[in-house]
Amino acid sequence: HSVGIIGAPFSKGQPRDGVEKGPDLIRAAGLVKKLKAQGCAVKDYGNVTFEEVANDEPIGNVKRPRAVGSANQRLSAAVHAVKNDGHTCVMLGGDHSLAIGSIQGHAAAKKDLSVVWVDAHADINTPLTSPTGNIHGQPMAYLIHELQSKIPVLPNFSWIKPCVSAKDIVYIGLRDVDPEEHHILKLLGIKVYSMTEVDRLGIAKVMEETCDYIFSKVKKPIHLSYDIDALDPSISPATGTPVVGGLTYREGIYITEHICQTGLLSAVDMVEVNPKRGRTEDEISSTVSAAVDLIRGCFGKLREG
Ligand SMILES: N[C@](CCCC[B-](O)(O)O)(CCN1CCCCC1)C(=O)O
Ligand SMILES: [Mn+2]
Ligand SMILES: [Mn+2]
Repeated sequence: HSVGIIGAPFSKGQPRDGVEKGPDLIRAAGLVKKLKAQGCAVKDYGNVTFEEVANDEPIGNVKRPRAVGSANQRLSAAVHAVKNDGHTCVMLGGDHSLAIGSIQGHAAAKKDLSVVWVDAHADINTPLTSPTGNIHGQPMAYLIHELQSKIPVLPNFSWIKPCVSAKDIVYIGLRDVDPEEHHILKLLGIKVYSMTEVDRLGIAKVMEETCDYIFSKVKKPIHLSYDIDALDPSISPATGTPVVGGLTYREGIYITEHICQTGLLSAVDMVEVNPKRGRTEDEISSTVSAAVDLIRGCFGKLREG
């Protein structure tokens, strides 16, 4: 595996400080060394620098649109470059609004993508449906062809081109979906494995069905967008929007092991690690090491040795 790492120390898709510390915390936990130790070629491209945006007043129900739009435009260019260098891209967040730039940059290099979104949340609110106005709850809405009629013009968002079809998306781990999001998921017929399906089918069957579903048509490169809050808060408490009843550590790792063996993983986001949301050092290190282990599972680390 050839891995290109990008840090995106960005927090303005949501209101809580600290999530911008994620990239350097994950690096400090030894991600590069550990990936190299398991036989990966690794290039760390460093952190994307983001411009300061003044007077970033909300527009309708969208908070800090100018900062989020600008940051994602820069991230998109960085991800595109990593893909053009031939690596599988690992984007370390930062909040989940960064999936806008990550998926845009990936699609610029790879055209047709399938997206596996592992998260407690669907992150598919439109500006008109969002209950909070926080863009980390909206990224998918800006990316999906079928939702473009619902997206108003926003400053610094005009560069975004919808690049994902509803039929090429699979969600895993959902357990806190807003009513309007649920309506959108149903309307678009998007494939969802909520925690109910994880309980009913077991994670092995969920992953088998996920791969059958995304490979049923032509095989597309996979963009895995992993929100650390998909895991149960007993494993990853240091995050902005924890929700009880999440994936076990083992289920979380099984997902990455299974995606790795498809041989189609082309980009990974690991987002929403926020040290300021951990009450103890142990809570922070548990969250960070889970993030590192999940990324290692994406690149061939097997529990069997
Ligand atoms: N759906 C929420 C949460 C988004 C989480 C973003 B992620 O996944 O990147 O962490 C709102 C959640 N909901 C609001 C009403 C009260 C219950 C929680 C939103 O703000 O849109
Ligand atoms: Mn989430
Ligand atoms: Mn998310």
